[in-house]
Amino acid sequence: MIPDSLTATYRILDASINRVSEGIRTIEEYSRFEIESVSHSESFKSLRHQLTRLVNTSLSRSMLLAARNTPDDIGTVIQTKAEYNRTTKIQIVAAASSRIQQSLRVIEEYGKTIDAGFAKEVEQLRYQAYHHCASIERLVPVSRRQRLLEQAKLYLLMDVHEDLEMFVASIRSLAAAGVDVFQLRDKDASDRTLYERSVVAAKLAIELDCLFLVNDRADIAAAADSDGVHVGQDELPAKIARQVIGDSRLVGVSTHTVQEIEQAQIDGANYIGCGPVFGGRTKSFSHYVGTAFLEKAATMTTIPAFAIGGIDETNVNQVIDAGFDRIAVTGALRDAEDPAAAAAHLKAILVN
Ligand SMILES: Cc1ncc(COP(=O)(O)OP(=O)(O)O)c(N)n1
Ligand SMILES: Cc1ncsc1CCOP(=O)(O)O
Ligand SMILES: [Mg+2]
Repeated sequence: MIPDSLTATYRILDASINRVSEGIRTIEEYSRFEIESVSHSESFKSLRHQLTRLVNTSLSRSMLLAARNTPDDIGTVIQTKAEYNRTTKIQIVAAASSRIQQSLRVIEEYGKTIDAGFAKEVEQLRYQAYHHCASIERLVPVSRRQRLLEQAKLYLLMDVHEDLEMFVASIRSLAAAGVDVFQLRDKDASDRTLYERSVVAAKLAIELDCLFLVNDRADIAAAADSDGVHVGQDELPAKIARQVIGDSRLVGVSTHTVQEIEQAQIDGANYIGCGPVFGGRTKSFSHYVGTAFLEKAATMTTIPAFAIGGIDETNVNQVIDAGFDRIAVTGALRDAEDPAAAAAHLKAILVN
C-alpha cells in the first residue's frame, strides 16, 4: 500500500520517468535510423538503462504502479496546439530533448522528498543528458531555408515598388524591423520587372538572413534563384511547382479548407497560407474563413502555417488565440505611417 501523503509524489515520479524514457527512445530512433550514429544511439540507450537501474534500486516499483492512475490524469487531455504542430525532425528532436531534461529535473526535485541520494544521482544523469542532447541537436541537418522557415513569424507580401532603390530600402528596413519572409506579389508588373526585382531580392535575402519567395510564378522563382514560390489553388499544383523549382527551394500553398490543407501536406508543400481570415484592403473575397477555420487548421497542420487576410495590430491577438503565431500581411505594413515600426510591433506581439 502507498501512504496517501506520498500518492501524488509517486504519480509525479512515475509520469516523469515515463516521459524521460519516451524522450530518450525518440532520440535513440533518430540516432539509429536517421543519422545512423552508433555512438549517439548508444549514449542514449545507456542513459535509459542507467535511469531504469536507478529507479529499480532506489524507488519501489510497486508504489510507482500503485500511484499510477491514467484515466483520472487530467494531463492526458491537456494537449498543447504546439504538440500537433511539431512535425519537422528538428522540432521532434528539440521537443524530445527538452522533455528529457525537464522531466529529469522534476524527478530530481520530487526525488529529494523520498531519498536525497537518489536525487543526487538523478542530477548526475541530468548533466549527462544535457551533454548528449546538446550534441545531437548540433547534428540535426538543417538548411538555411528550412531554418529560416521554422523561425518565421512575420511574412510580408510586397509589390515591385516604384523604383529599385525604394524596393531595396524597404526590404532592408523591414527585415531589420523583424519581417522574416518577403514575397513579391504584383499582379500588374511585367515579367521582366518581376524577374529583375526577384534577382535583387533573392541576393538581399541571403545578406539579411531572411527568405524571399515569388508569388504565383515558379519559373521566375527558379530563374532568379529565389528561396521559393507561393502558389494558390488556381496556379500550378504544388507537386508541379516543386518539379519546376527543385527540391531545395520552398513551395508555399494557399489553403481555405481542411481538404486543401490535407492535400497541400500530401503534395509536399513546405508551408501553407490559411485564409482569408478577415476582410482587408489588398484583395476582396466573397467569403472569409474567420478564426474558426484557424482553430481547426491549428490542430491539423504538420508544416508551418501562416494566417493571412486583413490581419493587423487590432486583430492579431484573435489569430494568436486561435492557435496561430505566424501571419502574412500586406496592408498592415504597406499602409502604415511607419512600416518598420508597425512590423516591429506586430513581431513583438507574435513572439511574446
Ligand atoms: C503566404 C500567402 N498565403 C496566401 C496567399 C494567397 O495566394 P493566392 O490564393 O494564390 O492569391 P494571390 O496572392 O495569387 O492573389 C499568398 N499570396 N501568400
Ligand atoms: C493575397 C491574399 N490572399 C489572401 S488574403 C490576401 C491579401 C493579404 O493582404 P492584407 O494583409 O492587406 O489583407
Ligand atoms: Mg496566387
